[in-house]
Order: sequence, then C-alpha cells, then structure tokens
Amino acid sequence: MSKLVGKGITKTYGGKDVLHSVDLELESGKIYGMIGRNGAGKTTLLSILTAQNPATKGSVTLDGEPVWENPAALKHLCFSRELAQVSGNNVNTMKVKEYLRIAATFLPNWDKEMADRLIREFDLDVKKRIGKLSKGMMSMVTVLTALASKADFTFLDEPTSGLDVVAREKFYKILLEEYEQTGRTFIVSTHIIEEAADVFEEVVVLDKGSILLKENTQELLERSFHVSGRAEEVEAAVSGLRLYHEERIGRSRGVTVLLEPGEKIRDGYDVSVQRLSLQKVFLALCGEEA
Ligand SMILES: Nc1ncnc2c1ncn2[C@@H]1O[C@H](COP(=O)(O)OP(=O)(O)OP(=O)(O)O)[C@@H](O)[C@H]1O
Repeated sequence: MSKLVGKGITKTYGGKDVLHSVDLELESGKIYGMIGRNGAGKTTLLSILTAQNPATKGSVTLDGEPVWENPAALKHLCFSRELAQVSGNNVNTMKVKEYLRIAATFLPNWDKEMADRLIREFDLDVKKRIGKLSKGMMSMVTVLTALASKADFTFLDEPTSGLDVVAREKFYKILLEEYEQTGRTFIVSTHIIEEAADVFEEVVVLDKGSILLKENTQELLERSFHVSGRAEEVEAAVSGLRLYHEERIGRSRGVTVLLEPGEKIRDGYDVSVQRLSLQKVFLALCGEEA
C-alpha cells in the first residue's frame, strides 16, 4: 500500500500564511473528498501535494521519497485542475486533440483507449479549440485527462463545477467504475457536497488553511446530530458536549453536536434528535460560529 504524506505544509503568499502547517496522509485505494469554503486553501494544498507548487515550509513524500523534482514519484501523481484557470494563450489556441496529445507525453501511464472512450461518452468535439469550449466542455477535458492519466494518486480540483447534472452523474459513475476496477486513489475537491457524499470514503475538511477534520464519511455522519426543542430541554440534553452550531428562535433552540467516543446525548429530555447530511455537517463546522 502506498502513502502520500504531507508534513507541516505551510504556504505563504505576500507575507500571509494561506496554509498553516498542514499534516495530511493519503492512503492508496480510497476516494477522498476535500471540502472547504472559498479561499480555504484547497487548490493550494492539492498543487503542493502534487509538486506543482513549492511549499514555503514542510515536506511531501510518497512512500518516504520526496516528490519535489522526483520523476520516479511524480509519475504516480496527476493533478487535473480547472482548465479555465490554467489556460494561457498557448492552450486556448490548441485543439482538444492537440492538448490531449501533449498531456499523453507528460503522463507516463496515459491510457489512449480510455481517453478515446471518454471522448465518445462525453461527446467531445476534439477538433474544437480549447478557448472555444464551453465551461462544461473544459471540465470534461480536465476530467478526461485525470482519468486517462492512470496515475495512482489522481487529484481533481472542482471537476464537476462546469458540468450539467447529467454530465456530473456520468462523471461520478465513471469515477466509481475506474476506482472499482483499478483501486486507484482519487482526491476530489468540490463545493457540490451532497451529490458526492456517497462517493467519498473519507472526507477532508479544510478551513482557513488548516485541516479541521479527516474522517471516514459514514463514521462522521453516524456521530453528527442536530438536537432541537425548547431551549432549557436542549441545554440539558447536550450539557457537557461541544456545540458546533446553534440557532435560536424565540424559546426554541437547535444545536449541532459531533459526538466523541463515550459521549451521548442525554436521555429523558423532550428534544428532537436528527441525523445530518454531509452538507449540514460542513455548514455546522465551517459556517457561522456556534
Ligand atoms: N498565486 C497566488 N498568489 C497569491 N495568493 C494566492 C495565490 N494562489 C492562492 N492564493 C490565495 O491563497 C488562498 C487560498 O486559495 P486557494 O485557491 O487555495 O483556495 P480554495 O480553497 O481552492 O478556494 P476556492 O474554493 O475558491 O477555489 C486565497 O486567499 C488566495 O487568494
């Protein structure tokens, strides 16, 4: 089993730390979801983990070997970021097929057959110039590049942002098929949390440049609850627990709790206890303060 390990990753831009000594271990054979608010540092972290951007401090290793300027390690990594963000004039004037031909030369495990199949599945016109593609078609090119790279650790930054709902479903279906057949590791950052929640075996929550949580998605959902009712009943039921989010309407109160081992919501109080979706857990963790 391979491990990609980031240790003490700090990134400073213009004197400001945008990543604060981040430690992160990614194991092979999992699909990770990375979620965080705008500007949390997701793209920066993914680009550092794949050695496309140097860390100001800290290290990234694959099975103990540094990845920076190390072709032996880099051939196992692929970072497919939004094409709209990387397109310079050179890329914009390229036809899709030229872009893919160049990608194939940079990615040592390129699977041409898979690329051709995905071109058909996404109905992509490879004769079109990148600059003339719609946002969704650009997303398809980046998704296709990531999947056909066959890299052991494949990072996708907002892969579904430009895709319509049909194409998004198709993307997750293909991702799961590929994962089941190959056991490759995928790290997917997304803002569209709910539709991806079932796909992510583990979820990494990044908030203001720090990792707030990295956990099996199912286990996280099993310990996350919303407790509501009359304020005094709720207070008694959750007394001693850490509250992540809180609403008050008149004499009613609602709170979100993430139970730690050994903790429980106290019995015997007149409260409603509900499970939360991943999106609600995320809102409680990264939304307004409790
Ligand atoms: N090249 C750069 N120069 C200066 N600041 C940068 C640069 N790249 C990113 N930043 C800053 O670093 C912080 C994190 O940005 P990053 O793009 O990593 O966040 P993100 O979580 O991917 O955001 P989003 O979800 O909006 O894409 C932001 O404050 C951003 O302005």
